[in-house]
Amino acid sequence: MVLSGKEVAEHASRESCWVIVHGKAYDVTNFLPDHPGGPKIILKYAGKDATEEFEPIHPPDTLDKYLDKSKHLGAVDMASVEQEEKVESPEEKERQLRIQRMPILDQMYNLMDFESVARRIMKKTAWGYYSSGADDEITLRENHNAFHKIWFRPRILVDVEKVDFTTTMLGTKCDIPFYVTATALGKLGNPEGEVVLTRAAKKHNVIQMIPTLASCSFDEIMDAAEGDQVQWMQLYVNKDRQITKNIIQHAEKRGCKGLFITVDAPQLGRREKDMRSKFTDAGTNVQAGSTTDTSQGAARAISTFIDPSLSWKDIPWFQSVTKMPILLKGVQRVEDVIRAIECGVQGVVLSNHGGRQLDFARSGIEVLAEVMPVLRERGWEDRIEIYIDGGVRRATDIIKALCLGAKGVGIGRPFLYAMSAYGQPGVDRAIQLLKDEMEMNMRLIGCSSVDQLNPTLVDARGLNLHTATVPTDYLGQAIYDPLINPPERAK
Ligand SMILES: Cc1cc2c(cc1C)[n+](S(=O)(=O)[O-])c1c(=O)[nH]c(=O)nc-1n2C[C@H](O)[C@H](O)[C@H](O)COP(=O)(O)O
Repeated sequence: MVLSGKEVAEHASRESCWVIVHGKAYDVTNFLPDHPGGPKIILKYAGKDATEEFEPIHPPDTLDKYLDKSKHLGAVDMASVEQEEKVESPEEKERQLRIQRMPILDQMYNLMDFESVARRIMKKTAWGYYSSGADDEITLRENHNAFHKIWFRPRILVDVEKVDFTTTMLGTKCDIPFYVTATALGKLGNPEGEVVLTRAAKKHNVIQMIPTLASCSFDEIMDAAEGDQVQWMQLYVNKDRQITKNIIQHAEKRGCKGLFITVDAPQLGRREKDMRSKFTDAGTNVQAGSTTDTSQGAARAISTFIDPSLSWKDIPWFQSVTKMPILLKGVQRVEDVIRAIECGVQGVVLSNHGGRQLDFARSGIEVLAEVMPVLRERGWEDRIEIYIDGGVRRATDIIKALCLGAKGVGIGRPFLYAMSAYGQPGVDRAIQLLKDEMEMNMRLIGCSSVDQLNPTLVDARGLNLHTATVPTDYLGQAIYDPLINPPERAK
């Protein structure tokens, strides 16, 4: 029996709340108190079509997985559903104009160019979620600035006619020493979501790390992979260990080649741009006098399941439920790298979550410079694979990390921005730009393969001088949503 829009509209209260998603009606009355994003956002769509709001945040199999079948009410005659008249706000009109005027893809010459375009054409909520860092965003900026404190000591008169910057990461051969790191909610920026990154990763033979909080379902992302394409799984550990065990063993069965347990987020950070953009979008409610729940940016709303009790004592359990290599993502000091080695994990990512967690955490590259000398002293430098992420925007950043001892680096936001602004062609171009930069800079540093990269090729003494001024990065400053006005650039 097909429901009419009118029948659904009669269930528009806390006492009886039906919503429509993808042309089907669901009774979510009893679910309201359990919704991670709070009841308000559901009640806003009570009795109505919630598909547009639902889509970017929830993988398509969410309702099948988490809402009892008895609450699935069946198909709705969508022609009979009263669609709210879409009044385009002045901001949206302005955004559409900026989209019409945006530069063509060939005008993108580096990863920052994508960020500059994305900032202007993305919806506020999407830009707020992707670009935000925690608190005052000091670490967000330090991640990128830290690379500016490292200088090269290039070699000369080395035959660099042929440059090979391929490498292996967890035993997988990759074209270039970086992977597309896990970043949640891909559909906020592009209606296809994370599968866009999957296709680009395949095309350029780089590895994709699949986020727990993807907009696409895990299986959609795995299905989008082709041939022997390698993917890793990023895991937020659920308080319910059975759910976590199911996720891990399903990922292994589907062929994931690495489990990256995120350890820097017992609670997601306070990302005020994310929270503020939610406020702005709901701004009209505020004018109408209703209160807007600004306690929840997208991040906080989707992460209440994460287990803050996760600790070192849990590592043996993970090792008992999977044969995948286990790496800890979000390690931030050498003592924990040593403990990770002693626990028998296969690697770590030195990372502060892109500056989205603890503000004033040090950059991954700075922690790397602390870790490697200690491991070398113990003869442990080859005991595990060490990755870093955060603020990598140039091939020179990748080269600096490898010179200091990293196996590879993770890159997040640039590919989100490229995907949001230009779809897969954008991500393709971003990866190709990095490959072109890599070839040139390997030549200029006097190395023909990545195994020649070593600490003598860099001077990183200034890395931990946080008071020292770094070269003003007008490009970066003019793009990140500055808390201060970017310096006027010469006309
Ligand atoms: C930009 C971004 C990063 C996220 C991210 C979402 C976005 C939009 N999310 S988050 O919603 O929870 O914060 C994740 C995530 O799902 N899991 C995770 O381990 N890291 C997450 N990260 C951190 C990411 O994996 C890298 O550590 C970080 O992006 C590297 O810095 P850059 O963006 O500067 O390359």
